[in-house]
Amino acid sequence: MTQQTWDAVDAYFTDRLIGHDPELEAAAAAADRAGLPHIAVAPNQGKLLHLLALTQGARRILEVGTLGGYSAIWLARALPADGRLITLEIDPRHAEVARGNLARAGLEGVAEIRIGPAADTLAELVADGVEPFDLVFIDADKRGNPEYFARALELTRPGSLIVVDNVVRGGAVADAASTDPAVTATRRLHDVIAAEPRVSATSVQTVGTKGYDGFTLARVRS
Ligand SMILES: C[S@@+](CC[C@H](N)C(=O)[O-])C[C@H]1O[C@@H](n2cnc3c(N)ncnc32)[C@H](O)[C@@H]1O
Repeated sequence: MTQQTWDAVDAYFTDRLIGHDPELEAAAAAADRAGLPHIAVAPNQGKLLHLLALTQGARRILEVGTLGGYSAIWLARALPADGRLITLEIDPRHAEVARGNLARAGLEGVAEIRIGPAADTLAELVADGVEPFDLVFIDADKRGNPEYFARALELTRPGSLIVVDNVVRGGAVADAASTDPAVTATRRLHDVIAAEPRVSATSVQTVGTKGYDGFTLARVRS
């Protein structure tokens, strides 16, 4: 199996199950025009996040890593009118693109972008004692994941779902000898999750237009 096959299969499923979506296509085009890197989730992955948020009955969603707001649009679309998405981004240029994309999608009323290092913003959210989030999507710098996960646990409730993207690291996650900081952080994250009695978790490898990768899902135990 090759990348070409994975692209064709993703295109087939996306065509059948998602189709033409002007707001998301405009968001991707605006991110392109602004020169943002091509590291947003794929359409079928965005839809998965959307369905997970709907299944959770999520009223409050936290995202770590906004980029141009592509996954934020998918997530925010699952919210009820009184729902809230807070998405954290370190790069003001990315946040600016995301703000425009969320506004074009009619989601500025439910989505809020907080600019700064996620570690600081997460600490502020904890200190503020905000209402717990029903779903957290972690998709920023991979070195920060152990800390982001720990904060996510402080910011959720029994029954909440925490999703972490890009956990496979090209297969290197299974390599205990790797010295790549993103890999060692990913392994540390899974040590933390494995030892954490408050969650039940699994990880799934994926292939598609994004290549070979995977997600970890952790549900906070009821
Ligand atoms: C993979 S992209 C997010 C993609 C987005 N979730 C999507 O699928 O549309 C990662 C984003 O995290 C941001 N980021 C990196 N380090 C960060 C940090 N320490 N705090 C907050 N955001 C950070 C990057 O600037 C980038 O925009």
